[in-house]
Amino acid sequence: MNAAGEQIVQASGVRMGYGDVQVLNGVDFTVASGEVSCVIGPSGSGKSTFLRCINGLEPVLGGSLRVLGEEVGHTLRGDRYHPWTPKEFAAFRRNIGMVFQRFNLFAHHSALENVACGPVHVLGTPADRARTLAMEHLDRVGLADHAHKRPHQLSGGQQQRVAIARALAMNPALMLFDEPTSALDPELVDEVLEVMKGLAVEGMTMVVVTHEIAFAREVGDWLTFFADGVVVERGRPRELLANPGHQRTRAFLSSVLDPKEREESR
Ligand SMILES: Nc1ncnc2c1ncn2[C@@H]1O[C@H](COP(=O)(O)OP(=O)(O)OP(=O)(O)O)[C@@H](O)[C@H]1O
Repeated sequence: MNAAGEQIVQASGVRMGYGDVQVLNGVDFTVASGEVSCVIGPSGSGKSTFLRCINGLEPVLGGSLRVLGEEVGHTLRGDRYHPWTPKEFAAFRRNIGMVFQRFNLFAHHSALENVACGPVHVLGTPADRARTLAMEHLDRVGLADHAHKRPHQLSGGQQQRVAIARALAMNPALMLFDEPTSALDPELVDEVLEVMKGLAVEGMTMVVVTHEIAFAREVGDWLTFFADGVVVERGRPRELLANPGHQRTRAFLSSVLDPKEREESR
Protein backbone atom coordinates (compact mmCIF):
# COMPACT_ATOMS: atom_id res chain seq x y z
CA MET A 1 0.00 0.00 0.00
CA ASN A 2 1.28 3.47 -0.84
CA ALA A 3 1.39 6.22 1.75
CA ALA A 4 -1.79 8.33 1.63
CA GLY A 5 -1.37 11.54 -0.33
CA GLU A 6 1.77 10.34 -2.10
CA GLN A 7 1.71 11.17 -5.82
CA ILE A 8 1.33 7.97 -7.82
CA VAL A 9 1.13 9.57 -11.27
CA GLN A 10 2.69 12.96 -11.99
CA ALA A 11 2.60 14.06 -15.61
CA SER A 12 3.98 17.37 -16.64
CA GLY A 13 3.93 18.49 -20.28
CA VAL A 14 3.86 14.88 -21.54
CA ARG A 15 4.23 14.60 -25.31
CA MET A 16 3.83 11.56 -27.47
CA GLY A 17 3.14 10.91 -31.14
CA TYR A 18 3.20 8.33 -33.87
CA GLY A 19 5.49 9.44 -36.68
CA ASP A 20 4.47 12.95 -37.64
CA VAL A 21 1.18 12.75 -35.78
CA GLN A 22 1.27 14.37 -32.37
CA VAL A 23 -1.14 12.58 -30.02
CA LEU A 24 -0.27 14.02 -26.62
CA ASN A 25 0.57 17.69 -26.74
CA GLY A 26 1.69 18.46 -23.21
CA VAL A 27 -0.45 16.56 -20.70
CA ASP A 28 -0.46 17.72 -17.08
CA PHE A 29 -2.08 15.22 -14.77
CA THR A 30 -1.71 13.89 -11.24
CA VAL A 31 -3.27 11.19 -9.13
CA ALA A 32 -2.38 10.63 -5.50
CA SER A 33 -2.43 7.39 -3.55
CA GLY A 34 -5.95 6.12 -2.94
CA GLU A 35 -7.53 8.49 -5.42
CA VAL A 36 -9.75 7.61 -8.35
CA SER A 37 -9.24 9.81 -11.38
CA CYS A 38 -11.80 9.50 -14.15
CA VAL A 39 -10.87 10.60 -17.65
CA ILE A 40 -13.34 11.53 -20.37
CA GLY A 41 -12.94 13.01 -23.82
CA PRO A 42 -13.74 12.57 -27.48
CA SER A 43 -12.53 9.63 -29.53
CA GLY A 44 -8.96 10.16 -30.66
CA SER A 45 -8.15 12.72 -27.95
CA GLY A 46 -5.31 10.57 -26.60
CA LYS A 47 -6.84 8.98 -23.52
CA SER A 48 -5.73 5.41 -24.30
CA THR A 49 -2.34 6.60 -25.42
CA PHE A 50 -1.89 8.40 -22.11
CA LEU A 51 -2.80 5.23 -20.18
CA ARG A 52 -0.28 3.29 -22.25
CA CYS A 53 2.36 5.88 -21.44
CA ILE A 54 1.58 5.51 -17.73
CA ASN A 55 2.30 1.79 -17.80
CA GLY A 56 5.34 2.18 -20.01
CA LEU A 57 3.87 0.65 -23.18
CA GLU A 58 4.45 3.85 -25.16
CA PRO A 59 7.54 6.01 -24.95
CA VAL A 60 7.18 9.52 -23.60
CA LEU A 61 8.78 11.82 -26.14
CA GLY A 62 8.74 15.03 -24.10
CA GLY A 63 7.92 16.35 -20.66
CA SER A 64 8.09 14.31 -17.51
CA LEU A 65 6.02 11.31 -16.42
CA ARG A 66 6.66 9.97 -12.96
CA VAL A 67 4.72 6.86 -11.96
CA LEU A 68 5.12 5.08 -8.63
CA GLY A 69 8.12 7.25 -7.90
CA GLU A 70 9.96 6.49 -11.14
CA GLU A 71 10.52 8.47 -14.31
CA VAL A 72 8.83 6.07 -16.73
CA GLY A 73 11.35 4.38 -18.99
CA HIS A 74 14.42 5.69 -17.22
CA THR A 75 16.45 5.10 -14.12
CA LEU A 76 18.74 7.62 -12.53
CA ARG A 77 22.21 6.17 -12.03
CA GLY A 78 24.69 8.62 -10.66
CA ASP A 79 23.71 11.92 -12.23
CA ARG A 80 22.42 10.46 -15.53
CA TYR A 81 19.19 8.85 -16.66
CA HIS A 82 19.57 5.49 -18.41
CA PRO A 83 16.85 3.67 -20.39
CA TRP A 84 15.33 0.82 -18.45
CA THR A 85 16.70 -2.65 -18.91
CA PRO A 86 14.04 -5.28 -19.75
CA LYS A 87 14.27 -6.41 -16.12
CA GLU A 88 13.63 -2.89 -14.80
CA PHE A 89 10.74 -2.52 -17.21
CA ALA A 90 9.20 -5.80 -16.08
CA ALA A 91 9.62 -4.84 -12.42
CA PHE A 92 7.76 -1.59 -13.08
CA ARG A 93 4.98 -3.18 -15.14
CA ARG A 94 4.06 -5.74 -12.56
CA ASN A 95 2.97 -2.99 -10.16
CA ILE A 96 0.37 -1.71 -12.57
CA GLY A 97 -2.85 -3.53 -13.41
CA MET A 98 -4.58 -2.75 -16.68
CA VAL A 99 -8.12 -3.58 -17.70
CA PHE A 100 -9.16 -3.03 -21.31
CA GLN A 101 -12.44 -2.64 -23.11
CA ARG A 102 -11.94 -6.16 -24.49
CA PHE A 103 -11.17 -8.64 -21.77
CA ASN A 104 -8.32 -10.47 -23.49
CA LEU A 105 -8.73 -13.62 -21.44
CA PHE A 106 -7.10 -16.88 -22.48
CA ALA A 107 -9.95 -18.70 -24.20
CA HIS A 108 -8.77 -22.22 -23.41
CA HIS A 109 -8.20 -21.62 -19.72
CA SER A 110 -10.72 -21.46 -16.90
CA ALA A 111 -11.39 -18.24 -15.03
CA LEU A 112 -9.22 -19.58 -12.19
CA GLU A 113 -6.32 -20.38 -14.51
CA ASN A 114 -6.60 -16.96 -16.15
CA VAL A 115 -6.25 -15.32 -12.74
CA ALA A 116 -3.51 -17.65 -11.45
CA CYS A 117 -1.23 -17.57 -14.48
CA GLY A 118 0.31 -14.12 -13.89
CA PRO A 119 1.44 -14.89 -10.34
CA VAL A 120 2.82 -18.29 -11.44
CA HIS A 121 4.65 -17.13 -14.56
CA VAL A 122 5.64 -13.59 -13.61
CA LEU A 123 5.96 -13.62 -9.83
CA GLY A 124 7.05 -17.25 -9.44
CA THR A 125 4.26 -18.01 -6.98
CA PRO A 126 3.93 -21.80 -6.45
CA ALA A 127 0.94 -23.14 -8.42
CA ASP A 128 -1.10 -24.30 -5.40
CA ARG A 129 -0.66 -20.99 -3.64
CA ALA A 130 -1.50 -19.07 -6.84
CA ARG A 131 -4.72 -21.04 -7.25
CA THR A 132 -5.74 -20.36 -3.65
CA LEU A 133 -5.08 -16.64 -4.12
CA ALA A 134 -6.85 -16.66 -7.49
CA MET A 135 -9.92 -18.13 -5.80
CA GLU A 136 -9.84 -15.27 -3.27
CA HIS A 137 -9.66 -12.71 -6.07
CA LEU A 138 -12.51 -14.36 -7.94
CA ASP A 139 -14.51 -14.28 -4.71
CA ARG A 140 -13.69 -10.58 -4.37
CA VAL A 141 -15.32 -9.92 -7.77
CA GLY A 142 -18.26 -12.22 -7.00
CA LEU A 143 -17.23 -15.11 -9.23
CA ALA A 144 -16.07 -17.86 -6.90
CA ASP A 145 -18.90 -20.07 -8.19
CA HIS A 146 -17.72 -19.65 -11.78
CA ALA A 147 -14.03 -20.33 -11.22
CA HIS A 148 -13.89 -23.42 -13.41
CA LYS A 149 -15.74 -22.00 -16.39
CA ARG A 150 -14.00 -20.90 -19.54
CA PRO A 151 -14.51 -17.39 -20.90
CA HIS A 152 -17.12 -18.46 -23.49
CA GLN A 153 -19.25 -19.85 -20.68
CA LEU A 154 -19.35 -16.46 -18.95
CA SER A 155 -21.23 -13.27 -19.76
CA GLY A 156 -19.31 -10.20 -20.89
CA GLY A 157 -19.71 -8.65 -17.45
CA GLN A 158 -18.40 -11.81 -15.80
CA GLN A 159 -15.46 -11.96 -18.21
CA GLN A 160 -14.60 -8.37 -17.40
CA ARG A 161 -14.72 -9.19 -13.68
CA VAL A 162 -12.32 -12.09 -14.32
CA ALA A 163 -10.06 -9.60 -16.11
CA ILE A 164 -10.18 -7.34 -13.05
CA ALA A 165 -9.42 -10.30 -10.76
CA ARG A 166 -6.50 -11.23 -13.03
CA ALA A 167 -5.07 -7.73 -12.69
CA LEU A 168 -5.60 -7.72 -8.92
CA ALA A 169 -3.80 -11.05 -8.58
CA MET A 170 -0.55 -9.26 -9.37
CA ASN A 171 -1.14 -7.08 -6.29
CA PRO A 172 -0.79 -3.83 -8.23
CA ALA A 173 -0.20 -0.43 -6.65
CA LEU A 174 -2.11 1.27 -9.46
CA MET A 175 -4.99 0.13 -11.64
CA LEU A 176 -5.67 1.56 -15.10
CA PHE A 177 -9.04 1.00 -16.75
CA ASP A 178 -9.56 1.80 -20.43
CA GLU A 179 -13.30 2.05 -21.07
CA PRO A 180 -13.93 -1.17 -19.14
CA THR A 181 -17.68 -1.18 -19.70
CA SER A 182 -18.03 0.16 -23.21
CA ALA A 183 -18.06 -3.26 -24.89
CA LEU A 184 -20.75 -4.56 -22.54
CA ASP A 185 -24.47 -4.84 -23.00
CA PRO A 186 -26.10 -2.13 -20.87
CA GLU A 187 -27.52 -4.57 -18.34
CA LEU A 188 -24.01 -5.90 -17.57
CA VAL A 189 -22.37 -2.56 -16.94
CA ASP A 190 -23.41 -2.12 -13.32
CA GLU A 191 -21.91 -5.38 -12.05
CA VAL A 192 -18.50 -4.27 -13.33
CA LEU A 193 -18.86 -0.74 -11.96
CA GLU A 194 -19.85 -2.20 -8.58
CA VAL A 195 -16.60 -4.18 -8.46
CA MET A 196 -14.66 -1.04 -9.35
CA LYS A 197 -16.49 0.91 -6.65
CA GLY A 198 -15.48 -1.76 -4.16
CA LEU A 199 -11.84 -1.34 -5.15
CA ALA A 200 -12.13 2.42 -4.70
CA VAL A 201 -13.57 1.93 -1.22
CA GLU A 202 -10.65 -0.37 -0.39
CA GLY A 203 -8.31 2.51 -1.32
CA MET A 204 -7.00 1.31 -4.69
CA THR A 205 -5.44 4.10 -6.77
CA MET A 206 -7.18 4.09 -10.14
CA VAL A 207 -7.18 5.97 -13.42
CA VAL A 208 -10.40 5.19 -15.26
CA VAL A 209 -11.16 6.22 -18.82
CA THR A 210 -14.94 6.04 -18.89
CA HIS A 211 -18.03 7.76 -20.09
CA GLU A 212 -20.04 6.45 -17.16
CA ILE A 213 -20.72 9.84 -15.70
CA ALA A 214 -22.77 8.65 -12.73
CA PHE A 215 -19.78 6.49 -11.74
CA ALA A 216 -17.39 9.40 -12.19
CA ARG A 217 -19.56 11.60 -10.05
CA GLU A 218 -20.02 9.07 -7.30
CA VAL A 219 -16.63 7.39 -7.16
CA GLY A 220 -14.19 9.77 -8.83
CA ASP A 221 -12.04 12.10 -6.77
CA TRP A 222 -11.14 13.84 -10.01
CA LEU A 223 -12.65 14.20 -13.43
CA THR A 224 -10.31 15.11 -16.26
CA PHE A 225 -11.48 16.17 -19.70
CA PHE A 226 -9.03 15.42 -22.52
CA ALA A 227 -9.28 16.99 -25.98
CA ASP A 228 -6.69 17.18 -28.75
CA GLY A 229 -4.02 15.56 -26.62
CA VAL A 230 -4.17 17.94 -23.69
CA VAL A 231 -6.07 18.19 -20.43
CA VAL A 232 -8.62 20.89 -21.10
CA GLU A 233 -10.37 20.86 -17.75
CA ARG A 234 -9.90 19.04 -14.51
CA GLY A 235 -11.73 19.22 -11.22
CA ARG A 236 -13.85 17.52 -8.63
CA PRO A 237 -16.52 15.69 -10.63
CA ARG A 238 -19.51 17.40 -9.07
CA GLU A 239 -17.99 20.84 -9.55
CA LEU A 240 -16.88 20.15 -13.09
CA LEU A 241 -20.28 18.73 -14.01
CA ALA A 242 -22.18 21.55 -12.35
CA ASN A 243 -20.09 24.54 -13.31
CA PRO A 244 -21.39 26.24 -16.44
CA GLY A 245 -17.94 27.80 -16.84
CA HIS A 246 -16.56 24.41 -17.92
CA GLN A 247 -18.11 24.76 -21.30
CA ARG A 248 -16.05 22.28 -23.28
CA THR A 249 -16.61 19.50 -20.77
CA ARG A 250 -20.32 20.22 -20.68
CA ALA A 251 -20.62 20.46 -24.45
CA PHE A 252 -18.86 17.11 -24.77
CA LEU A 253 -21.03 15.53 -22.10
CA SER A 254 -24.20 16.68 -23.74
CA SER A 255 -23.04 14.90 -26.89
CA VAL A 256 -22.37 11.56 -25.17
CA LEU A 257 -24.97 11.39 -22.43
CA ASP A 258 -28.46 10.12 -22.88
CA PRO A 259 -31.21 12.55 -21.85
CA LYS A 260 -31.68 11.03 -18.38
CA GLU A 261 -27.98 11.26 -17.53
CA ARG A 262 -27.87 14.77 -18.95
CA GLU A 263 -30.68 15.76 -16.62
CA GLU A 264 -28.82 14.21 -13.67
CA SER A 265 -25.61 16.03 -14.53
CA ARG A 266 -27.29 19.43 -14.29
N1 LIG B 1 -0.45 2.58 -32.94
C1 LIG B 1 -0.84 3.75 -33.49
N2 LIG B 1 -0.28 4.21 -34.62
C2 LIG B 1 -0.64 5.38 -35.18
N3 LIG B 1 -1.58 6.20 -34.64
C3 LIG B 1 -2.19 5.79 -33.52
C4 LIG B 1 -1.86 4.56 -32.89
N4 LIG B 1 -2.63 4.42 -31.76
C5 LIG B 1 -3.40 5.54 -31.71
N5 LIG B 1 -3.14 6.35 -32.76
C6 LIG B 1 -3.79 7.65 -33.01
O1 LIG B 1 -3.59 8.45 -31.88
C7 LIG B 1 -4.74 9.25 -31.62
C8 LIG B 1 -5.19 9.06 -30.20
O2 LIG B 1 -5.66 7.73 -30.02
P1 LIG B 1 -6.15 7.19 -28.62
O3 LIG B 1 -6.56 5.77 -28.82
O4 LIG B 1 -5.14 7.46 -27.58
O5 LIG B 1 -7.42 8.11 -28.37
P2 LIG B 1 -8.62 7.91 -27.36
O6 LIG B 1 -8.93 9.25 -26.81
O7 LIG B 1 -8.33 6.84 -26.40
O8 LIG B 1 -9.78 7.47 -28.35
P3 LIG B 1 -10.94 6.38 -28.16
O9 LIG B 1 -11.90 6.96 -27.18
O10 LIG B 1 -11.52 6.24 -29.53
O11 LIG B 1 -10.31 5.12 -27.67
C9 LIG B 1 -5.78 8.85 -32.66
O12 LIG B 1 -5.76 9.82 -33.67
C10 LIG B 1 -5.29 7.53 -33.15
O13 LIG B 1 -5.67 7.34 -34.50
